[in-house]
Amino acid sequence: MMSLLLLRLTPGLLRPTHRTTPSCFRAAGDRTGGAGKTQPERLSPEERQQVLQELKGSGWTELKDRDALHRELTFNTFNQAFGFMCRVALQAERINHHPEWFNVYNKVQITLCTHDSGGVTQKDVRLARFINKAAQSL
Ligand SMILES: C[C@H](O)[C@H](O)[C@H]1CNC2=NC(N)=NC(=O)C2=N1
Repeated sequence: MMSLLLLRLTPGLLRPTHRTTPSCFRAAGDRTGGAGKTQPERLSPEERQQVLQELKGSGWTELKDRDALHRELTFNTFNQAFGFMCRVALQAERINHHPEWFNVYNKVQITLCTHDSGGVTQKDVRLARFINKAAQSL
């Protein structure tokens, strides 16, 4: 009787959660994001070299402490910086791939990494190219 009461009083105890498993809890080598979808492959060393050749020219660098791309942008005003962030945010939603970023006044720091794959993938490269175009147009 008591256990039934406990079950009734503990909401969600029986309700399955259909969220994907956060990467920190996934079995090693599971690249399905815990949701059955195959995640993009991290860039191979050759692809990385090629891509960085292109992106370094527009200010992108590789972070030292993790597999990610990084760029710092400075705009004339806060309005321009925020307008840029709005454009990138809409594109991020469109492609379901989101930057890690930090903004102070007219400066925006952006880090790109595919969390579900644990490193840089073609998704990050595509978003970096979009970011370059958006920054140039302001
Ligand atoms: C379920 C999964 O987290 C989502 O599909 C998307 C959201 N945006 C994302 N953005 C980035 N940078 N990496 C991801 O792995 C990612 N996954």
